[in-house]
Amino acid sequence: MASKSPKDDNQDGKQPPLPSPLRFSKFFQPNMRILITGGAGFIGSHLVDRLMENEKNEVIVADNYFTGSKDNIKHWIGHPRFELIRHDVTETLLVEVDRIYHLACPASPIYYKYNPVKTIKTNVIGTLNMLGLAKRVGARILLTSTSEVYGDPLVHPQPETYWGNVNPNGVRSCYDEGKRVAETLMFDYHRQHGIEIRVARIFNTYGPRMNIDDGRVVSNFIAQAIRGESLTVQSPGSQTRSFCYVSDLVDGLIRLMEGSDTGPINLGNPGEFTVLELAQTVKELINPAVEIKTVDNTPDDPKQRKPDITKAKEVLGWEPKFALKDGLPLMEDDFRKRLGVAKAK
Ligand SMILES: O=c1ccn([C@@H]2O[C@H](COP(=O)(O)OP(=O)(O)O[C@H]3OC[C@@H](O)[C@H](O)[C@H]3O)[C@@H](O)[C@H]2O)c(=O)[nH]1
Repeated sequence: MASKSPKDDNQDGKQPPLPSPLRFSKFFQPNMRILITGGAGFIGSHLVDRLMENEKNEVIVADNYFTGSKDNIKHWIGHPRFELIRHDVTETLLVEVDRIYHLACPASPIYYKYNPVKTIKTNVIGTLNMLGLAKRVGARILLTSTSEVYGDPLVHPQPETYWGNVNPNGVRSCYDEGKRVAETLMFDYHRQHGIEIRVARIFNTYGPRMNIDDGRVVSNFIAQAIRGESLTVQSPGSQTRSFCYVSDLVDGLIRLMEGSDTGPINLGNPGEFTVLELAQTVKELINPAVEIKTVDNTPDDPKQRKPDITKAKEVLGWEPKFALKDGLPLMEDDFRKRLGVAKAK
């Protein structure tokens, strides 16, 4: 029987893809080449930092800078193990890599609702393009899905087995439904083509490098408190969220990628706070003189959210280390530096 080359197996579309032929080269360097889409963003740039710490890793960032910024990764530009590509994932990309962390997508509601058609294209076409790349080069791919796939949840806290309560045609659907389709694509490529996949469902995350005018609640409250502006609690204020510090999240993403479970796995901090409690905490910590005012909310805002992280604990040995009261001061320091406002003595 004629021996099969790795190329034959890759082309019939039924066999699991094999690693890049470079892996069989006698000059092979055992480095891990890692693509991070959205790597210039808030979470992406922290992931870059963590992966660059390992000298075996080469990191390639692809970002269109819609919400990401070169500033977040400027300390790596020029490093021999780092490459930066201005690229929009709705276009195809061909790079030889072993791992793909697919993060690219605006995540703040005001940004993802700004151009909803583009948001859904990013989630659907962008994920298709990255899966196509994973199939072609035999890479393992991780999708950063979201707690928003649970919509306005009727089950609390949310385990991965909950299918969610999502409006299919509301103003948040471009993101919520976009990520749900992205998950479907991941699992269909896995079942149909044997692609190695990992799916993380990320709950609200905060930390240094969030855009100052990002629009999300933690960054808004911290920037408002530092600037001496009223904290804008969107009504009713009793809605809850669970906030995970970014370094904990990044640790979970890497464990998921290098572990053996496909997911979906919730990654979030189970500490649950009402938005009003968050405002009071930020006020106390940063500027007791500011007022808290109630403003209108936007449609379909989830009333409660808290991750059930039983699976992450069991499968990844992961749980967050930072309580909100420990993470907020680190974010405050970063925002003060960027806003040029020192803490009063
Ligand atoms: O200034 C503000 C901003 C937001 N909020 C409230 O704070 C809560 C959280 O809002 P955010 O905009 O921070 O984030 P959301 O929880 O709505 O969405 C987030 O969910 C998880 C991730 O996938 C995404 O980052 C994002 O979509 C909402 O109830 C919102 O009404 C305020 O009260 N004041």
